[in-house]
Amino acid sequence: MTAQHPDPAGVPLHPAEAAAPPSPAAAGAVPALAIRGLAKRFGQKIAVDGISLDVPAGSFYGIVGPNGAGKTTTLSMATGLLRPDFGTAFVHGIDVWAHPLEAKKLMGVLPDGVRLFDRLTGEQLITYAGLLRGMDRAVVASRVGDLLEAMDLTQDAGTLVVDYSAGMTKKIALASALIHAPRLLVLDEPFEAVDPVSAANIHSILDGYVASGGTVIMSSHVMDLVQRMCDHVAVVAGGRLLAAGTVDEVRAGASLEDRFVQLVGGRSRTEGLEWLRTF
Ligand SMILES: Nc1ncnc2c1ncn2[C@@H]1O[C@H](COP(=O)(O)OP(=O)(O)OP(=O)(O)O)[C@@H](O)[C@H]1O
Repeated sequence: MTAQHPDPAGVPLHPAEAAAPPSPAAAGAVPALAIRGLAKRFGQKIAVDGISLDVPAGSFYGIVGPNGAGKTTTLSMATGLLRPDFGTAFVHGIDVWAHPLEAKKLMGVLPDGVRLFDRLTGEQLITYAGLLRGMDRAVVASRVGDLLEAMDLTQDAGTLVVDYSAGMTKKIALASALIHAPRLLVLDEPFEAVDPVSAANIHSILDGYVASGGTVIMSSHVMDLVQRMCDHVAVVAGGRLLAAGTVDEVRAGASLEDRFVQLVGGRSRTEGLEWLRTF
């Protein structure tokens, strides 16, 4: 674990310093999410190697990186789903690991590889998410209808989630993350397997949410999507933060895709696959 080196944002990663809460005076405002020196090892594999990042409130923040970069591990630690080896995260100034209940009230999370209670119908699942949050039953019922409509799932409200397609499952999980109107949404690959019409709906829901002061953090592999939707982006590879800032700062005049390939080390070689052209 290299917890001592500075990251590109110049944030010292010594565990003691790294866990310092965000300073409102220094930053101008408390970030929606402040990640401080998060690190995680699985056996010999260092999945996240000391990541620190500020996500400004009201931003639409993309997290991009190649497969195995550490995005899911970082977001899981930042949202209280996976205990870090080092570091912590603050949601609107509240330490996720010291005060998990308070922090989780402010968050809606769409985790990767969601394991849902799939023997419930779609309608029951969203209702359950709302009741778990301690919401009033009547409010839950009216929001469930709105969310099913927005996700184009009204006709499948009574179908068991186990019988949903991958995209429908993603949408019902997203609806469950929205039911309590959180201040911060953390979405791991929200558009994966989602059809273009539903994606456009979700895009417009998220745009409206950010316009009214909410914050969205989403991981994605689709650079074009991130460039179009997000105002900020962080590039992660090998468990480290390679770049972070506004999309324009990070792409520095190039397309985000070209900049991404440049930052993470170029395209992998394709020699050795000549046999693939021998049919
Ligand atoms: N539970 C686990 N046990 C062992 N290794 C893990 C575990 N979770 C993640 N890893 C490893 O940690 C590294 C980072 O994985 P992670 O899922 O965070 O990457 P990612 O950036 O989200 O990748 P992808 O874009 O492919 O979803 C990978 O090498 C992965 O194999």
